[in-house]
Amino acid sequence: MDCGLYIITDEVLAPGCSHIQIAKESLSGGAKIVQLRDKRRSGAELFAIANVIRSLCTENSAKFIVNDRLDIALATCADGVHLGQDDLPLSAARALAPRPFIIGVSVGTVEEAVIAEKGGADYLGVGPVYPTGTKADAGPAVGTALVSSIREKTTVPIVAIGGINLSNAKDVLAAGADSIAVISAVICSPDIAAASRKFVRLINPQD
Ligand SMILES: Cc1ncc(COP(=O)(O)OP(=O)(O)O)c(N)n1
Ligand SMILES: Cc1ncsc1CCOP(=O)(O)O
Ligand SMILES: [Mg+2]
Repeated sequence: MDCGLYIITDEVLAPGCSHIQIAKESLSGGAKIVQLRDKRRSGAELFAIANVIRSLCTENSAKFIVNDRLDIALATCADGVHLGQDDLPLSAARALAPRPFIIGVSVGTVEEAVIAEKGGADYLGVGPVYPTGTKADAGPAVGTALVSSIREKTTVPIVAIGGINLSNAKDVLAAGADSIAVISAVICSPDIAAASRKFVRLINPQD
């Protein structure tokens, strides 16, 4: 999987700013992966929004991932789906969506990470690395130490998530993360494109 800045959309945190606007602006700031994450909208609404973000990601050579909803991901030809420990099991998802379809899995321990890799996850969403107010049931922060421990035991890309901002992102990368997934630090910023660009420079200083 091509890594880089991974932006997750959220209309609750950014009132007045739609999933599509967030995707458009973060892509113009250089995001390489966009995840559509919405716990409230209907399937019909998600399908319509996902179709637009699918096209935007294609135009910007970025990957499009749908959170939780394999049905929406498949119906809109998304590049992949992101599944948590309480979502559709990885084995069931993979049976419906063979590679190169991307399946990312959330992990909060080394054991979960090893199981997800063995089960065929294409990347591991590791977190919450730091405390976050964005996801109420995220659980306690795991710290960069867990990123390093998972790096030692697995080889699939690590996408670190949770409370990551411009001040702590370097530590997360130094711990072994391949990519950084961000919600609030980008979408609560008055200029989503500019905030994205700053993260991109941290992740790929050579570009
Ligand atoms: C890249 C990435 N990592 C972790 C998550 C969290 O997924 P999950 O644990 O299923 O929680 P919800 O996001 O569904 O509330 C994620 N979405 N993306
Ligand atoms: C979806 C999710 N999964 C673990 S932490 C988190 C929220 C990350 O949001 P933020 O970047 O605002 O801390
Ligand atoms: Mg989920």
